[in-house]
Amino acid sequence: MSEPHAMHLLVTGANGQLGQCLADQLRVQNITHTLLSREDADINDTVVLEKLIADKGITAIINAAAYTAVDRAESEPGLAKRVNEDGPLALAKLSARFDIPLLHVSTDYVFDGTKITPYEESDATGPTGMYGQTKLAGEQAISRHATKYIIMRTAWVFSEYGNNFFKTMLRLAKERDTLGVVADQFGCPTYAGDIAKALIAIASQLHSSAGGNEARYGIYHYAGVEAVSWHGFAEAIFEQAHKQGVITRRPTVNAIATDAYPTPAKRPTYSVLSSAKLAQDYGVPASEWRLALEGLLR
Ligand SMILES: NC(=O)C1=CN([C@@H]2O[C@H](COP(=O)(O)OP(=O)(O)OC[C@H]3O[C@@H](n4cnc5c(N)ncnc54)[C@H](OP(=O)(O)O)[C@@H]3O)[C@@H](O)[C@H]2O)C=CC1
Ligand SMILES: Cc1cn([C@H]2C[C@H](O)[C@@H](COP(=O)(O)OP(=O)(O)O[C@H]3O[C@@H](C)C(=O)[C@@H](O)[C@H]3O)O2)c(=O)[nH]c1=O
Repeated sequence: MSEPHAMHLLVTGANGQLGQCLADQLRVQNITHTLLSREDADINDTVVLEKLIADKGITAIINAAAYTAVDRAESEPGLAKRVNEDGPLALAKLSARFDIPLLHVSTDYVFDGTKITPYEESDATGPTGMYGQTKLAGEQAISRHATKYIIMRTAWVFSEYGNNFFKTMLRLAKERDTLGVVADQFGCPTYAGDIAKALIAIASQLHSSAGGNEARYGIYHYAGVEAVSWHGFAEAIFEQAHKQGVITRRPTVNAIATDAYPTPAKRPTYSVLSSAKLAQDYGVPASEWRLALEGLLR
């Protein structure tokens, strides 16, 4: 029997929030990888990607590239579609052509938010805005064109990198004494470093069971263990930041209704994700976001 290829992961969107966490983790775990930022190659550039996959002997693709500006997507639907739907479609075709797994990242915003218990992978989708709509179309393109795929839906991602709610709150705490934050939208904050670890764990397990019937493909949810409102998340951030001396005084955070904070895109009222299936199939526990928050601020 011939030796299987050593694992070599291709990461797209390498300069994004999750992309940078993936780069850190791959380095720490000493896993062979190639990082691709938008400057290196657009995910729609099939010719460049095809050559790269062949030349480097890529064994799996992790797609962390996306259009993530939720409000701006309402006025730039074409651009959002190009990155969130056409890009994943191009990657799915490459996954099929080279017979390598595609690990793609999607969002809780594919749901309409009308449930009152955690969303499972089999629940009906119904995005409330363009961002969610284009992300859902990307999921559908992948499931139509690839067979070896993992679609990991995550939520409310925060980290030391890029733009995210955690960093916005820390900035606002330095600028203002009082903030209004919506208290009637619920979800699961997720640390991007934990998502990176989860994706790498899945890629490794798929690699070691390559071709075997152990491989479990399809849609998985991966998010924080505990659900909160954006207001609750803001309070948790300020509590830790104050405790660790990152901010000298805690701003007053008023709990407001969604109507009191008008935005171009409508967001789901409840997009809590159950991460149980991933824990069961891959042994990856949900993100302990409060611990991650503490670590980040320390
Ligand atoms: N952030 C969040 O709260 C959540 C994110 N997700 C999903 O997680 C994934 C990672 O998100 P996150 O890291 O936060 O996103 P970021 O916006 O931080 O990173 C996305 C990266 O993709 C790059 N990119 C955009 N268009 C292209 C393109 N056409 N070709 C190649 N690269 C491109 C961007 O480059 P540039 O900077 O130059 O635009 C950016 O570096 C995404 O799939 C997102 O939908 C899911 C739930 C929550
Ligand atoms: C900054 C701010 C926001 N908000 C509200 C607006 C909104 O309802 C909620 C979150 O605001 P943001 O715009 O920062 O977060 P948003 O861009 O909606 O975050 C989403 O990003 C995409 C990429 C995802 O996939 C989602 O899982 C989710 O993380 O908080 C306040 O109420 N007060 C504030 O001061």
